[in-house]
Amino acid sequence: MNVIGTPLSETATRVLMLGCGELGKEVVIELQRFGVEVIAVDRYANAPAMQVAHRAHVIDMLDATALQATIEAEKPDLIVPEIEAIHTPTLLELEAEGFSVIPTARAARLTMDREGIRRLAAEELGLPTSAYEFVDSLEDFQAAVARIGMPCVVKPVMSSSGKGQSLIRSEADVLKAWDYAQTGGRAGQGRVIIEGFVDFDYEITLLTLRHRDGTSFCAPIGHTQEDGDYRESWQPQAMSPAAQAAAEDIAGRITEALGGVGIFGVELFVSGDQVWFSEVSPRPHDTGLVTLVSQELSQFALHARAILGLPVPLIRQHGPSASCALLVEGDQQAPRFAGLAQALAEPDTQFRLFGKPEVKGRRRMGVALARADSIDEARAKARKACAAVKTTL
Ligand SMILES: Nc1ncnc2c1ncn2[C@@H]1O[C@H](COP(=O)(O)OP(=O)(O)OP(=O)(O)O)[C@@H](O)[C@H]1O
Ligand SMILES: NCC(=O)N[C@@H]1O[C@H](COP(=O)([O-])[O-])[C@@H](O)[C@H]1O
Ligand SMILES: [Mg+2]
Repeated sequence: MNVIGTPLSETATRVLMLGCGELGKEVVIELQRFGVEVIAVDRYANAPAMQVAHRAHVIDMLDATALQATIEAEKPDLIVPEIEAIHTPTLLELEAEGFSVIPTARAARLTMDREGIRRLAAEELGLPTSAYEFVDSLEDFQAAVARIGMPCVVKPVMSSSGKGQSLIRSEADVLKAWDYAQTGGRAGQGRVIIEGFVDFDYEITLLTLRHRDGTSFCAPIGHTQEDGDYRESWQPQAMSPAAQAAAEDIAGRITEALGGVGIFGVELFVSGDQVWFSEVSPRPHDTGLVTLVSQELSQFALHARAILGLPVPLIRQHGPSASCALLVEGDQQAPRFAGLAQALAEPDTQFRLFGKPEVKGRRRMGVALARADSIDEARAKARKACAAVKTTL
């Protein structure tokens, strides 16, 4: 796109975001900086990205009719998925009619559930992955667990941030894991993946940018996960040259197979020089929130540039940086947050509050970001800043 129009006019360049969480919010801010008109869509009102968009629609994005009607009414230049739980067959149809989906409707379809992307990666591309099986019934589940062996990891096929995910260590966990996978996903009951447990040394997200001039990699991001959800991330993660080369090879191949332009979060497990493919988001990644301080162009700015067809001649990294997710637990409407002054007391520290309207259970509500002279110091700083912020009455 070499020409960008004027928002809220006939000439506007219009982007429709499907999913409006914290990741979408930062993408919208970057698009706003280019004068793009942004329409935000999600399943609930006042979602973070809606608060910074030109207008918003609240629909069930898994409902084909509602999704199609919204897109046809808005006629966006670009449709930008931000979450996996979208009725992607509708995106395929609309793309065939001439709409543009980022990165492609097929990529959104394949990554909407774990089966499409796992079969592409392991069976078509031959990338190394954990052992895996997909099942629909408790009976098949028990048989698959026996075949794969324990420990193994169980996940609903459509879920993210660890929702519905658990680890089976012994026979006593089997029924619990099934029940949790049936109730905890983003799309209700259904199919489940059982994965052999990969005993990795560390795991990374390799942010991979497909843009008009080719493919570029960000420095590897290391992270910790608890209950399948990210807690801390840092950049750069030190890797052996062989592991880094293998990681870039896998990321290059999977993103090439998905096609289109934009940022991809390629999740990889690493043991020594060996690298396994885990999954990929064809959109910004939660662990990539660290790039808000670690790079001159964050993953959100990179996504905006790439999808608008603009060049990215260089991805400048600013040195050891870390993020720490603020998780809030309980049942709260319109929470208030205290402690931001303490959190921001140290130099090279930032905080984002996402502005989500409520918490039910456990929800990521903000993130602390820090830069320092080493990864250990950056992580300690981000953790400290995060711990300073608490919800209050
Ligand atoms: N097969 C496995 N072996 C070992 N650890 C695993 C395996 N699968 C998942 N994990 C652990 O659980 C984490 C979350 O898994 P996964 O990325 O598949 O879930 P998710 O719900 O898609 O999370 P997100 O949306 O945040 O990426 C991984 O980052 C890893 O730490
Ligand atoms: N791992 C994927 C991820 O982090 N996605 C981010 O979380 C939001 C949903 O948050 P919510 O569940 O609190 O509404 C999504 O919209 C996206 O920004
Ligand atoms: Mg993941």
